[in-house]
Amino acid sequence: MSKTLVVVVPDADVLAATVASRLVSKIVDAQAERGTAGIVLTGGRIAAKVLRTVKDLPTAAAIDWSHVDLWWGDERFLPAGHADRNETQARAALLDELPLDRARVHPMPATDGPDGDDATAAAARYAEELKIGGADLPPIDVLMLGVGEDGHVASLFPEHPVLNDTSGTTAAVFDSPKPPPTRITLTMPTIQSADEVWLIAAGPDKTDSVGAALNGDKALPAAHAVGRTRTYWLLDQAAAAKIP
Ligand SMILES: O=C(O)[C@H](O)[C@@H](O)[C@H](O)[C@H](O)COP(=O)(O)O
Repeated sequence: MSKTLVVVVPDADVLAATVASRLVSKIVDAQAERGTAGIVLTGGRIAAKVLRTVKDLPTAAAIDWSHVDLWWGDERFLPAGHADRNETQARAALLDELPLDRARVHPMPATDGPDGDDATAAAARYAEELKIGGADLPPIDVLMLGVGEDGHVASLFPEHPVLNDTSGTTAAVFDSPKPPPTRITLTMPTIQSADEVWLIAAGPDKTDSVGAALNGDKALPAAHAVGRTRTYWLLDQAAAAKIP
């Protein structure tokens, strides 16, 4: 039975520090258990802050970075290295500094990749990559998600048809209400396959969406994002101001 836990801390700095240290512990624990850890990264400001904080944590030295698999929850479908790609931001915030195994870093395809600007083919390619361990999906210990002002998570937006797409593990998103219009995303069933889902939000612009999602407003994608064993809402006080 999945459990939902809400953690509220004073501000965005404390939130980044809290999430960063939880992430390090989670990776260390997963490696102690299986030798590897599978983490899904997210985009946005708070996520970048978390990654920058991990960089400075002394306890991160306990991680064997060569045995961490990194995936992305969604990507803005742009050329490789574009400053707006979630991948580019994660690399700049942390990944470029780590002794990662390149074969275990799994960015979503870019528009100058093998499928060019065919987002549907690129999403299908990522679905194939997710099958790396032989099953449809790899083990995911933690799947992190930023939460939009509109309650979106990954590139699953309210009232957008891809929100209800259960046909595959990934999907191309066209006509996204937030730029850029074309994106690639994990589908909601894929998000729900993670052992733990962490929804991370800071600031007053998140108060309404976080409050509504935790009140069970199913119109909001964030309300559907639950992990198999645990769902953590990791919030600062401003984002948590309207939680039940
Ligand atoms: O693909 C995107 O457009 C962003 O990655 C987006 O989904 C982000 O995760 C949330 O909007 C929260 O972002 P903030 O932490 O910056 O508010």
